[in-house]
Amino acid sequence: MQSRRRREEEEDGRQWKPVLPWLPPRDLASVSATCRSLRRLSAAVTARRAADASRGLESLPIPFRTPSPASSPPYASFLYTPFPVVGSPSPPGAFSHPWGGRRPDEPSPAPPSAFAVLAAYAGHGGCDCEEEADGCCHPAANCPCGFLAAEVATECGPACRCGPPRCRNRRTQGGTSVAVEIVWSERKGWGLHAAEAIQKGRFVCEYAGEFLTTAEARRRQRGYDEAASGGGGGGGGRVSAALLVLREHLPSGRACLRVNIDATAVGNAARFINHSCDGGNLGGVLVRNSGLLLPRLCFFASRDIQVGEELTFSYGEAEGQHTGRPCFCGSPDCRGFLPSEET
Ligand SMILES: C[S@@+](CC[C@H](N)C(=O)[O-])C[C@H]1O[C@@H](n2cnc3c(N)ncnc32)[C@H](O)[C@@H]1O
Repeated sequence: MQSRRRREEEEDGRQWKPVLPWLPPRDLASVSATCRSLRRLSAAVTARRAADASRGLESLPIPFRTPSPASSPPYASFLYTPFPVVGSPSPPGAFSHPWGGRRPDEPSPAPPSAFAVLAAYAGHGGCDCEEEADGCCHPAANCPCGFLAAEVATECGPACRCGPPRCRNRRTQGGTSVAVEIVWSERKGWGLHAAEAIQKGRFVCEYAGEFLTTAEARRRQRGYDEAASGGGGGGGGRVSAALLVLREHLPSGRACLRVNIDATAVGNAARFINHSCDGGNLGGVLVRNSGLLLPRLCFFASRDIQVGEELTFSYGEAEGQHTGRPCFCGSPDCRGFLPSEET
């Protein structure tokens, strides 16, 4: 089978052939030198991106591993953010821009909306705990922010008097906390794997991406579905959408807060976590920081995890609808198809 590099070289060659015979030798030499420099530069950029998906934004590098470089891409293109950001409406055709760039003819993004301001600043007041030498705000010290139930937790945040690094009630706020790597597989594409043993209960990473309004999430989902089926602006082919919808039942029990996080074009390592029908080895906890309205989805190890094991969670309810796309989770409980979440 022809390797990808060979195909690219042939394509390069086809573009140059009609021009090269007409160039005088000096220009030819200069074109050749430029091509060599560009090739070296592109190899260096590829190597840097493949060595660390987070580009230095996490405390540990997150490398891409491709068991068979000829048949797998060297890395996946997206903008890395260790923390959630507030997304803005994307222009039509944005799905063809994995790096989030705009074509010159595309309109500029809208200014921050009321939604953005709410997401950032609403919420209840924080704590007045005094910082001490050995830290503060541990739940044992009765910090009013410290609360942890099965699937919901609160942590200190921007509304609190304390701050990192002393505060001990911010354990999910330091970015991805364990060594992980992004590994290619033919059937599932990229997946996140443990590069160290992880003890049950340890915080692994949060699902960082763009917080979206429901209208924008629905609009983007339609675009991703179209692109995945070969139409729309994505040009068809492989589209790995990573748009998650969370529903938080508020304490009154009468209302439900819906949170849309899209990590497709802007996200962190969690965007590579694949689905497993048996629930996987990660459990999601909704963590709210005092002073912020929107909760964050944080993943904790739901059992001890060995080095090299793939990290997975369940994308949807077992009894819910499915997408019709095959699931390759390999668990004995596999339902055969990826679950579908109504967006
Ligand atoms: C959030 S992305 C996960 C990362 C993705 N594998 C990639 O290469 O970017 C979700 C997509 O991964 C693929 N995927 C996740 N879990 C899978 C599974 N169990 N079987 C097959 N494909 C899976 C599907 O294409 C899905 O739409």
